[in-house]
Amino acid sequence: MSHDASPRPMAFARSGPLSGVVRVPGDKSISHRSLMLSALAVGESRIEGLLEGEDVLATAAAMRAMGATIERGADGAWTVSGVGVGGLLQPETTLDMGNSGTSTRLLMGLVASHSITATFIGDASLSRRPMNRVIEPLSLMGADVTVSPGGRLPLMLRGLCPAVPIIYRLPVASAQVKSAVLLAGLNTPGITRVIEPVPTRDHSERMLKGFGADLTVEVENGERHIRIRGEAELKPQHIVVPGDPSSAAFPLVAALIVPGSAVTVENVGVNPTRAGLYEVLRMMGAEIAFSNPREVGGEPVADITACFSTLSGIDVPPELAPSMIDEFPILFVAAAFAQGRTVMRGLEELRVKESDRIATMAEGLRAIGARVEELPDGLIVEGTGGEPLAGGTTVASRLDHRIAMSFAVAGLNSLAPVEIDDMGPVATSFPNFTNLIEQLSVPQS
Ligand SMILES: O=C(O)C1=C[C@@H](OP(=O)(O)O)[C@@H](O)[C@H](O)C1
Ligand SMILES: C=C(OP(=O)(O)O)C(=O)O
Repeated sequence: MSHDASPRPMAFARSGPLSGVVRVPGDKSISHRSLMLSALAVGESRIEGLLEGEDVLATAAAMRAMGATIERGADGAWTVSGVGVGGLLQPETTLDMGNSGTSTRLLMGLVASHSITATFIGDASLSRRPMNRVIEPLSLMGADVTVSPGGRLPLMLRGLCPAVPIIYRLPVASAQVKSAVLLAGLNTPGITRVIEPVPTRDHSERMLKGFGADLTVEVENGERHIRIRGEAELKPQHIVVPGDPSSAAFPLVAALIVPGSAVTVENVGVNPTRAGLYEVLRMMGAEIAFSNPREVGGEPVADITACFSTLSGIDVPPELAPSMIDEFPILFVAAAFAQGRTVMRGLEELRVKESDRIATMAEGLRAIGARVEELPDGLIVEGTGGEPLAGGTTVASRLDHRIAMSFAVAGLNSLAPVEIDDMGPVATSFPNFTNLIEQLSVPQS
């Protein structure tokens, strides 16, 4: 896993126009869930377009350790033979979650309602991230958790079967916490209910229904009430994973900030709970078009084209944050090239991602010549009005793939190259990122 590898520094230099039609790897959130639910179905599921990144491979390894058979076919499709809900086996080894918060928190949910005990470990980044947000509801359901100080990994979780169904109102807008409770509810008698005051990505709800779980979503007084009936039997599925909108954001923002560019990313998931970035970029004046809209495996998909645009700073509506939570680092970069100031607030969750994404981006952006003001819950960026940044220095990616890719994109319109101290983390979500950018870009002589 990435935490054992030595750093891989790489410099990104000013580029000529970016152009081309590309695809990005499969959606990370959907890939994790497709492995987990297939592993709990009775029979063989087939998954096409699975993201073969380190985070998803950590999920695959954990599901294998708990009894599922998971194989990659010669055609690139994956097959999973599930153990059935309630059938997870005691893992013989610790579960190494690498850099992946989603793997950790969702798998804790699965283990919580089985009579098994699992020990979760992770890399230095994951070991700093808060786990109490899932420990709290899972303990109410009966799980017994021994955790490191501050609610961090390593932790040991002993599940309870039968677990206790709960009604849980999310105190933080987190799809991972929501999903952990719903997945625990899958093997819990009766109805487990999650109340979501602020909507977050709904891939778990869509896919659980697709696998045949009895799950309903109702909006009551502006809050989403999600009810799942437990002790479900899941039927195996054929899943086609769409391209990841969070990965597509990097080549598309690169096209917006590098003069003369036009880039199309085909087959991108455009689920409204994930598409906030594209809405915000349009508000900033970006030329972005969705074409060929269609539905793939219960998820909306489109081809997205972005052309170089004169961007204007805006106040980003904080209520859009959950639908673009992983896209703020690259939005900060877009804002650094806009005319005027962009104000982004309501982003305290960014401080507990793979790195403190507000602090890491503020530090790196300043180092390459951008004008930024760090706020406790966000960032104010004063843009260049389209002029290149200075670049010419090394920035730290801090075990955070999205930071590494954001600064790589900034380098494409900087006077002197931007060196990223470690591009290794990119392998967690977008292993072919550098090749794809090279394919699109024409170096300036
Ligand atoms: O459920 C998911 O797949 C994810 C939820 C989000 O995390 P939070 O639930 O912590 O907001 C997001 O940042 C992460 O990349 C993936
Ligand atoms: C926050 C992220 O992932 P995770 O929480 O799964 O580590 C991300 O991919 O940006």
